[in-house]
Amino acid sequence: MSRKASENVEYTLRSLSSLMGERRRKQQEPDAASAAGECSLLAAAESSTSLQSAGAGGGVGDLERAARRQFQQDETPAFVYVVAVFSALGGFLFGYDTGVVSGAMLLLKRQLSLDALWQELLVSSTVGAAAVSALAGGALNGVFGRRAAILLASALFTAGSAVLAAASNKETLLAGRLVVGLGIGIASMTVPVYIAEVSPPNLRGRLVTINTLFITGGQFFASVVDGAFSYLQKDGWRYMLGLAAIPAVIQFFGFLFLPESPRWLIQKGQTQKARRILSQMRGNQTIDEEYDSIKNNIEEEEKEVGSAGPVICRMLSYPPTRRALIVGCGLQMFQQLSGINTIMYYSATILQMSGVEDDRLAIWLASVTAFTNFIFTLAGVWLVEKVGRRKLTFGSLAGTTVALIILALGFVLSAQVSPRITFQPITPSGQNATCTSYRCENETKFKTEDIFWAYNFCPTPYSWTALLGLILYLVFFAPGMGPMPWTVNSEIYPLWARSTGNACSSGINWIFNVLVSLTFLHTAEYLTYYGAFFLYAGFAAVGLLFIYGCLPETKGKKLEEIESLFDNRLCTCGTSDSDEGRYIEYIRVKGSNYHLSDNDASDVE
Ligand SMILES: O[C@H]1[C@H](O)[C@@H](O)[C@H](O)[C@@H](O)[C@H]1O
Repeated sequence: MSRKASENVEYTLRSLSSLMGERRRKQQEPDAASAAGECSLLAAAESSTSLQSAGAGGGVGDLERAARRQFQQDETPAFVYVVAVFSALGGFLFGYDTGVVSGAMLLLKRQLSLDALWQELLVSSTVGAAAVSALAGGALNGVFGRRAAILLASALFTAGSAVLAAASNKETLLAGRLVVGLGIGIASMTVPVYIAEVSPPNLRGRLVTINTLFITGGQFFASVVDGAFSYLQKDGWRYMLGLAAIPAVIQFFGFLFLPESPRWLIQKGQTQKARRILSQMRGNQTIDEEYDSIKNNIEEEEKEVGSAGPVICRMLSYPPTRRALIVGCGLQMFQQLSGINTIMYYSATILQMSGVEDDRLAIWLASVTAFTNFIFTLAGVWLVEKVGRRKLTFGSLAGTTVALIILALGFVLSAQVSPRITFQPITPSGQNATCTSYRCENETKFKTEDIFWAYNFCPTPYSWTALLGLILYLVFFAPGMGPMPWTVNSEIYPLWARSTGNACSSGINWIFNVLVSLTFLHTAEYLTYYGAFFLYAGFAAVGLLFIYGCLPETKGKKLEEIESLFDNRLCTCGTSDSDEGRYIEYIRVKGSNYHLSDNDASDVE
């Protein structure tokens, strides 16, 4: 469908060789040439003149130079960045609210005497609510638009944070955590879609990846706030949980002034408004081709897929969207199955295993973990438009798999040389400790008089292996597997299926997030720690095959062109893109197809 569309669209500019062919034909058939229109750049009046003359009289070199000049003049207005950053505050809140709770819980459980069930409820209710609202967010986005969904999410974040800060009992806390979770779910599925829809194709990957940078930034900020307020034993948690209201209010008021996605507006028939917003977003570039392309695409899709029945049914019965959905959901599932959130959550334990004895120091070091995740996501922002989504995701997951194996080996070695327990494991409170074998296993360590109590871990000469695994894990995971599932999902569905596709894949992300984090302790109990990490390494290895076989490259393509990547059988997705590896810059030459490539001469016939 969109392949057909792109063939019909005169300005879908594919290759320098096709331009050459076109020019040759025009020279041979002057009438046909004039019928097809002058070879002219339509992007900006002055430079189109220079390109026309280059195209008419000059050589290919002149033509290419003129086109290159044109590109350099096409600046993306700062407005697009402002819009992206305000939207990504949703990502920041996602990261902050999921990250802050572990520190808050340390204080809360003492102050409100929370039992294990309530602690569990307060942590996982948010993730559960996020799963539900991410799934429901598809309909919300489709009917009311991206802007309304983001406004609702920031209102929920604000209300939830206020309730949490003022809570006087655990029931109110639970209500606040549920409200915040609803906000997280909506933001997680809407923000990437919105950013992708307002971005120019050459910056789309980078701008959407900024959202994940904000997620990990939020997690890092939360860990610092946790560290700082952990000294405030009474009510420190109120500040931890309540502070999220500040970015939420900023986002809410910002979005009162920011525009709706032009693509959603075109779909709803509000074409004048859409044109106005699109030209605001594109600065000195003409918007005609982009506008026409979106519009044609919507019309074609409606003809081909129809508009009857629920979107999810249409998606499942139409092969390209079905394949895209499998790829999108698969990526999100493997992101969570590779264990990122257990790594983040249990990093303090891993650090303690490596010999850090002080609890508070471990909390601060956990913020070093969060910082590593954040900084290496920044590398992803840079790499996504350089190496592309496919290579970045594959390389990242390959490194993650190796890191998981090293991490598991670290636990194996530590277990093997772990000192024998020489003292009957009775805690100072008189209860039986959880050490079940001649291994020291657990999460806290404390010293009473001259006895070292150790649960679930014992520092050994090999503990550094686990630390190395932890660091390598984050270095590899953060630039690719962290952001790419969100970025790719924002691009692979056609407009009619975009909200629903993202709702499903985000829902899958949250569902697997809950499953993996809730089962980690049990898995570690039955399979041991190293067993658990070997298991995640196994999932990651399967994920590698999946990415290799199914993930196409979407870099540099217009959103309207991407659907055609899913025209073929699923397992050929990875190889269907003949342009992979080349950096493509599209320009518009009326009547012909033309792209500039870095491998200049090699592209010319
Ligand atoms: O992409 C994000 C990011 O990698 C976070 O660090 C992680 O906690 C989330 O679960 C994930 O979706």
